[in-house]
Amino acid sequence: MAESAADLIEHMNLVIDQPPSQPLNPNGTHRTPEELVAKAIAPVKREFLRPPPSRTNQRDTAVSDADAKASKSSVVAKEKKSKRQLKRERRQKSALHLCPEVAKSEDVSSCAYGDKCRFSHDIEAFKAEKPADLEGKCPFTNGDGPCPYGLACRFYGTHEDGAKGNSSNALKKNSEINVLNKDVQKLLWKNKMKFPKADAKLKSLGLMGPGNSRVKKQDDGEVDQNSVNDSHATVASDSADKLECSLEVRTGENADGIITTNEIRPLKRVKSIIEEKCCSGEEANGLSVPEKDLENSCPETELEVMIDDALTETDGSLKIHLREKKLIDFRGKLYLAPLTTVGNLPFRRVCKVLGADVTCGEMAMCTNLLQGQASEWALLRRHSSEDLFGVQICGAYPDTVARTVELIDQECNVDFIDINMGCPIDIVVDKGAGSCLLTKPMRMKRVINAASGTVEKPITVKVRTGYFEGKNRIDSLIEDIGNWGASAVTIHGRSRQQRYSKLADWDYIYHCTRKAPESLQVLGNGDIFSYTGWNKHKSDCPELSSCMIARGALIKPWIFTEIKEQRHWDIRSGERLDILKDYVHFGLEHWGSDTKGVETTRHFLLEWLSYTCRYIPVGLLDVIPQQINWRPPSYYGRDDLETLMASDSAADWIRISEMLLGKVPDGFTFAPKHKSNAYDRAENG
Ligand SMILES: Cc1cc2nc3c(=O)[nH]c(=O)nc-3n(C[C@H](O)[C@H](O)[C@H](O)COP(=O)(O)O)c2cc1C
Repeated sequence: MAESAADLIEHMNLVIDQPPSQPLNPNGTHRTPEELVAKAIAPVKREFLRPPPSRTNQRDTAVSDADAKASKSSVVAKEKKSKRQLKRERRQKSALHLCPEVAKSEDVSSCAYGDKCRFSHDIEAFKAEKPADLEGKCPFTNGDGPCPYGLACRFYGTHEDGAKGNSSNALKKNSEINVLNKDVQKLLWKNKMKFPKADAKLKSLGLMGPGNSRVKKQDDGEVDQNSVNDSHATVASDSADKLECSLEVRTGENADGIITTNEIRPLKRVKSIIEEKCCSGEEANGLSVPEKDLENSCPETELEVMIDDALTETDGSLKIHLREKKLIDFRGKLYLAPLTTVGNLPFRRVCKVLGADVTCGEMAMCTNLLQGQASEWALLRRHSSEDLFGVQICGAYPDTVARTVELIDQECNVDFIDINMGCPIDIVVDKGAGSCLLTKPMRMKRVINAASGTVEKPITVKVRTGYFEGKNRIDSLIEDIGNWGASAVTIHGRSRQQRYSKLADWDYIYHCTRKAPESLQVLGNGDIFSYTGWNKHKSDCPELSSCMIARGALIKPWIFTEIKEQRHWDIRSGERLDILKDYVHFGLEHWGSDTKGVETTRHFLLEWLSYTCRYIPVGLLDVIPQQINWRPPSYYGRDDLETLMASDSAADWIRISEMLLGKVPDGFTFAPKHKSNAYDRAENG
């Protein structure tokens, strides 16, 4: 397809963060592996070490080679296009924008819109301009029917003669479920959806009643901007590349989320106003607040501390309800953590192949789901191989969360619904969701009560140890979390304030686990990177149901195989490339085999490669297993591909992507979202 690894190696870009060198001891001797480990430097065998490369500052943003040559400055992040600009571009009829119906059937008359279609119907012009096919086979060739992308498929040459699609197989991704029904979406758009179960539950909990709406509805449908109380930065795989603000029109509600009216929907016009604000960058001033203010906005108030005493009271109906809950057994199961952006469906398929038992969708915001946003609903998709699958939602108030779980229960096929109460992202916390709930136990109780009382499906929650560093909270809440109706809780052993700055506090996780009631399954989470790490937690605290693995799976998805087979796998670069090939295949199936699908697959592959480069092959280490917090020195692999895979330069990740998906388009740029190499960055959990 593209250049070989050996060709590529010559052009390898050099890492920008100066990797730690392995300097000599003051007496001139080399540091021992133990001394390196003590300093959290990976003890790479001396024969593989290479001199630290000179900096070219290309890690955080890389541009394609062609572009780099054309432009004097090698690292220029292109300005993001506004939504309106993108829409306008989409509308322009270019020969390359062939109508999907026509592409599928290769028959101009197949499009019901005829001349009014916003896409081109000129098959010959499309053929003349279409870029050359990519190497490899169409991902749909072994499927049930013809390729749904037809002429637009970048592997068109491998289609069987005469195998043309038609509208009946329009979306033939039949191995994926949880696609939002169009009628339901329209009801959500029009705010006409009914939530009988959620509303009944909210009523029975005294969280809903007649009263005054805080929302001042104006004649033209505008709402008081003060009532806008939710927004979020979407960085998820199916809605990536946009800072999307959603709003939730709160109804009359007291500080703990008691609703006084059931009028909740946002109005479209207001939404678009807010979105424009976001796109124009105003959101930076208006919606997100500096961290200092944020912490003031989420204080552990005296009132709430007093309220803590009342938390243990549980009503009888809840206990009956808990007995009726469907059970899910996490014991000993390998759980791939929810991972925004990178934990997309193709990645989860890769992990399933490599041994993951439980998978979970990327975090979806309740307000966006309730508004019927297609990009948010895409986060709930499930592949047929995901046999124990949950979705993760994030919301601030009992009504929003209860209605969302009712909707998901009705429209999707999932085994459990997880509520993210650990998300540290400012824009989420600022709106009272995610880890902000850790400072508001009364609201936490109501959210869990309302959600678990609305559906029979197990409700699980994911938390951090607490909000502030040094003020762990979960041990005082763990009993209640079970009584409130959660079937399981995952504890990420860090506080919100701490982010990833220190290792996870497993002693605290064990302490909480031992305090949990029997009915509540507890899963530990943090820094697991080998089968021995997994074994240790299981044997140190047999009361743990299981553990969840996040970055360990991103950096080496074969960790699931290692745990199942109880070995350190000295995987070779060729085998790693095969895993990437699988991902690309799954990506093309999921995002499409046309040019758009290929480039979306590339984008998410690159996001993932920003993690995989942190893997240090077993055979190169003096001490095994690698620990997640070790900083690697600069080193050579055992072959060119292994060396390339160790590079933390985005330009080198682009080269790997070109080995799998062909040349990047002109003007291509890439900057990783999560900047995984910064070892202390915040992520969603
Ligand atoms: C890229 C990335 C995305 C994440 N997205 C989510 C998410 O959507 N929901 C969530 O609960 N946690 C999310 N997390 C947090 C992880 O699930 C996990 O709690 C955390 O990384 C600690 O586990 P680890 O030490 O095994 O990585 C994310 C973490 C990373 C690195």
